[in-house]
Amino acid sequence: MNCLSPSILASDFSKLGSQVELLDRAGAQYVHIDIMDGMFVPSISMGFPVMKSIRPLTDRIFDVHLMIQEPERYINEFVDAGADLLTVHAEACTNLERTIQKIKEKGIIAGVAIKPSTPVEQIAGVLKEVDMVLVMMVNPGFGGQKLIPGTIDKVWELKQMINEMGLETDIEVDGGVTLDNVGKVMDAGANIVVAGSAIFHGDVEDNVRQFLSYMSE
Ligand SMILES: O=C(CO)[C@H](O)[C@H](O)COP(=O)(O)O
Ligand SMILES: [Co+2]
Repeated sequence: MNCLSPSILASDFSKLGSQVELLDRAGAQYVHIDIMDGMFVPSISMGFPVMKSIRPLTDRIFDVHLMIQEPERYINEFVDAGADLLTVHAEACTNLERTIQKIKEKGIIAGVAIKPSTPVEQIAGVLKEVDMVLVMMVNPGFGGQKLIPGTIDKVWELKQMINEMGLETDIEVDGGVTLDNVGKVMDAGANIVVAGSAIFHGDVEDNVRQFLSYMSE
């Protein structure tokens, strides 16, 4: 199934609650929550209290993208804060298999993410264990960047790998996705689309609806 996951990193934090409600009303299936620790990536974004405060506002899937070093340390806390899907970076884990196992033991959806410079082969060993692979289309750390064209080839490559292994793993693309390039990334094999700036500039509801109608074609 194709799903839209608007990234609240690009939202107006002074009215975060009503913006989350808008996403829900417009039909976005997921809410993408970017967690940054100032170590794995240079910036610091938000944490448990923010997640907990918006959790009662929607039943949509909380798609939590952990851009933090050694995420294994915080899995229990993110699940308690309302995560339905936890994605960890392959580059951030000393023991990726164990980290994924820990997420699955909590009974939620498990994802693994790779940066633009990380080859898809690096996650071949855990592909059978995860429900989703997040392919970064920009270097993680900031919203509002331009999609790096070479990353689309990685999505094709990953899709081929998934098919060859007989899996049905979801592919999420994150970073620089707009209405102009979403067709290309979906043709390459992505079925979960993160969009931040493209959703939160202008009319949020209208932007969500435009993405959704494009994605259902
Ligand atoms: O993970 C991220 C940044 O590291 C964000 O999810 C991503 O940048 C989305 O924002 P935009 O659509 O504005 O690029
Ligand atoms: Co993200």
